[in-house]
Amino acid sequence: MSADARIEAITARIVERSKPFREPYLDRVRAAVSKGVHRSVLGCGNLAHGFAVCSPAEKTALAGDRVPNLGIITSYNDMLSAHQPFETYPALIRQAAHEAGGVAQVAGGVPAMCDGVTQGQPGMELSLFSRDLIAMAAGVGLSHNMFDAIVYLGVCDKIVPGLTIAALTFGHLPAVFIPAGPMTSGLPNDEKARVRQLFAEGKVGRDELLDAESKSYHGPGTCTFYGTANSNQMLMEIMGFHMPGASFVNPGTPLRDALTKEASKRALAITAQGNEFTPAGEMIDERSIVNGVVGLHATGGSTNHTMHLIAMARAAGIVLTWQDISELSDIVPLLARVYPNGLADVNHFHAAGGMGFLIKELLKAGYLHDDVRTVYGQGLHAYTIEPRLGGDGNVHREPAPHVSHDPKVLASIEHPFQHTGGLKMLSGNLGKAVIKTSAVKPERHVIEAPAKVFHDQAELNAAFKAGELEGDFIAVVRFQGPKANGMPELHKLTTVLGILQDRGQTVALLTDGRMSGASGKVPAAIHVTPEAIDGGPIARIRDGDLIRLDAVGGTIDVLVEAAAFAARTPATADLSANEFGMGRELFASFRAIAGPADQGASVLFA
Ligand SMILES: O=C(O)[C@H](O)[C@@H](O)[C@H](O)[C@H](O)COP(=O)(O)O
Ligand code: SF4
Repeated sequence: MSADARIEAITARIVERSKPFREPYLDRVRAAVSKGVHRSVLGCGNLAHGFAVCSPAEKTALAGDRVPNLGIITSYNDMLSAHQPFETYPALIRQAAHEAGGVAQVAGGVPAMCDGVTQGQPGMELSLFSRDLIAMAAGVGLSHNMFDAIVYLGVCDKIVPGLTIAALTFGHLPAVFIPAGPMTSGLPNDEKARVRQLFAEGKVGRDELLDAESKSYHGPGTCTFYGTANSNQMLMEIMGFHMPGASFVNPGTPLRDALTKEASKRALAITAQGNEFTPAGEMIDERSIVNGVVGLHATGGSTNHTMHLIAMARAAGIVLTWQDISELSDIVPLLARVYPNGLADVNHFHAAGGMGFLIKELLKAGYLHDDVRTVYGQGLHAYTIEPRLGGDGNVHREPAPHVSHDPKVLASIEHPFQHTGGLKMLSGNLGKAVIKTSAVKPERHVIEAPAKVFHDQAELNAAFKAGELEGDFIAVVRFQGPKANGMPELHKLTTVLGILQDRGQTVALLTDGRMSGASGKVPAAIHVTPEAIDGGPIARIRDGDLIRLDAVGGTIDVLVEAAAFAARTPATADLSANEFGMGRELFASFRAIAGPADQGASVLFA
């Protein structure tokens, strides 16, 4: 079934806009592919170094270019609960490769930051930049030029976007993403948030808070809210980088291991040495990117992907804009209610029918391009399945359920939770911004209130503790953009603003910084561009200015006479404390050259 005409039109517009970048990109990919097995251009010395620790049989096979060599890029560390399971994956992948008559080697590792550990801490100011650093680090591993296909082991926020940028930069190679799966359900996310608010109000102590947090984040796997990490899994599946059904199977289960082995064998099957060659740079095209945006809207995905997906697409010469994302938001309905967009978690989503049911419903209505290439073959309809462990220990796939197993978590296309998507773009005399509407009650989609201006989140928290945050207001937290301090997530503000909102105050947030994909119920216009340090209008706002945030009309304005507002001298901020400490001194060049949020806030692309 072809896609909805409006979706087709937006896709065609992206194709046209991208031509100056996409055509040279594809020329480079095809030129690289034409060189054949890249290992064959290495000299004997290079090759000897490259397979020094392989077995004699593997050396003979690799030297003769007779068998494919699978590169592994891993982001394993013990800091991220979602990445800790990757410790054992290389051995499993090597075993699968051997069974498939190939070889597998870890090409390199990449850093991975846990935004939960750094949330509200100085380290968070490295978080966004770590995405591009991950792409660069993966490039270092791949530059050994020993490989015929790559498997990427990554899950969380900046890691999958960084790895995708690398995979598309090395677009002449097939790329299969292998996830680790979600943590099993613990203390529900809304109960965790409730205890946080009680702690912030001094009603419970640190012991009770740590107990609640530890019952929520309690073991291996991705945190169970629908934040950036789980949005990543959705994207990798709907864009065709995952094997069908791979996203939300828990770690440490036989099915998880079977999916990992299957993905490894599939990667070896789609190299140039086989009959289904699927280089990543050809597999991913404008339709794949549009499918990713559609998935974001349909699931209420992370606001961070209004930057990451733009940078990911750009790595393949595809120019995606906030306008494209906004127009798709007006077309695509919201079909999932997973925290913060509801009370369920990703395990409930998966049990209700998961990605297979979601893709089936969206394809049925023409909201997705079915005619796309994936690591599994041609056509997205192959992903309308549920994975099962067969008696033979392999993955078997059954058709996705005809109806959702839990319509309160996963809705049918006929009865969506919202007729528009979860992400909305705003524009007005304050520039451009993003808001996640799927997590905000409709009565809070339009807010008009006076500004209270802060230059960092600590100032706002101090004002809360001093009882100064009375009445209705829009908190303007500025000098939080990529060039100012690396554009940290300000997710800790959700607790304080949530308390005030629960008390009946009308509050909202306006910032050139970011929020977590897990941020929710308080209306927040984020990623304001141009940022304050670039002299953006946000720098001219003064305490008491009336601001109007309209997520229905898609506008963000300060209600001050235009000439008077323009005549104001922009505020400045002392950011010297953000230049040193916790490694921030290492990222001065990134702050200096980072692009604007609406172009992905990247240091990699002009
Ligand atoms: O974008 C995201 O999804 C967030 O960065 C998320 O990965 C982060 O870890 C949150 O901070 C977790 O939520 P809490 O901070 O509420 O635990
Ligand atoms: S989802 Fe966020 S908090 Fe959880 S492991 Fe990943 S980065 Fe850390």
